Amino acid sequence: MAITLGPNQYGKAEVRLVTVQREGTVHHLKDLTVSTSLRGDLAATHLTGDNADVVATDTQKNTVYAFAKEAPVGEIEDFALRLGRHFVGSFEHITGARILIDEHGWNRISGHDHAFSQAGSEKRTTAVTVQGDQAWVVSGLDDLVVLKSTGSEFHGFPRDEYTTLAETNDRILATAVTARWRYQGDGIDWATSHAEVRRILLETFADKHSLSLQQTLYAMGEAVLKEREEVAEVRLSLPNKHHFLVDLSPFGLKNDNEVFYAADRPYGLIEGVVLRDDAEDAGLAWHTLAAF
Ligand SMILES: O=c1[nH]c(=O)c2[nH]c(=O)[nH]c2[nH]1
Repeated sequence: MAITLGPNQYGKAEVRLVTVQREGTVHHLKDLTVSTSLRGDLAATHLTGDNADVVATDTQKNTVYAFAKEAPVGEIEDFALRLGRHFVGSFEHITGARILIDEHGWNRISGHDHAFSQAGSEKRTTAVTVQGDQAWVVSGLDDLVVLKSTGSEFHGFPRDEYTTLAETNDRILATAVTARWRYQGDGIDWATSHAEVRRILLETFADKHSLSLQQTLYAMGEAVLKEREEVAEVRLSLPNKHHFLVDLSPFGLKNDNEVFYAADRPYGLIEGVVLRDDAEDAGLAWHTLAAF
């Protein structure tokens, strides 16, 4: 029996980085969580403990902070590309890098130069994979919580001896959107693209009369691909944040779709990929070592 080392990567996870950029008295804040993973010819350290080719994860962390000082962080996609290309370009045995960045939003407190309030749970994300001189960018957002109080139905599903769910022509539809979209082409304006994709996701969720969350998922992805040619593929994960009608009949009251119980679990989880048939090849864009 032969035993061999399989795919591996290593790096520093969740480096917390906050930068303050000063423009006179007006400050600009960036709040990022950066994770670096390096790949390459790393058999020696695994097999013998020879660390000659191991760029320490501590060095990776320091590089994140030093890069944030040496030039403005800018858009997270650009920062991730800079970091990834640096590691691959600087160390002979490092042939690939995967840089994940989450951006936590802060809103300026109205009229204040240097005071902010946290925007909420939503995060802007990017995952950049560099391999040799190639690079792939997958951006997205996490935890964009949305709800519509009508314009959603769910009926026509099979009924068996275990089915209790009532059919409905008018329900609350709520979800926390996790979206990932894969970019294709060059010269992408990351900030504009992100803002536009987010706008399209929100508008489609609001406008599309929904017969299922699955139908809404497809419509959201389709709308992004129709309007944004720089996007090759959209992946969505939509937890169905159920709002159940409360039975008020024990109190002699009728519930005219007004009083709901917002359940937090279990929840339906609707996930899917929407893609163009002429999209550029995905390459290593989605490539993770999701072993655990
Ligand atoms: O939009 C929905 N899709 C489902 O698959 C489902 N299943 C369920 O119980 N409620 C819903 N709603």
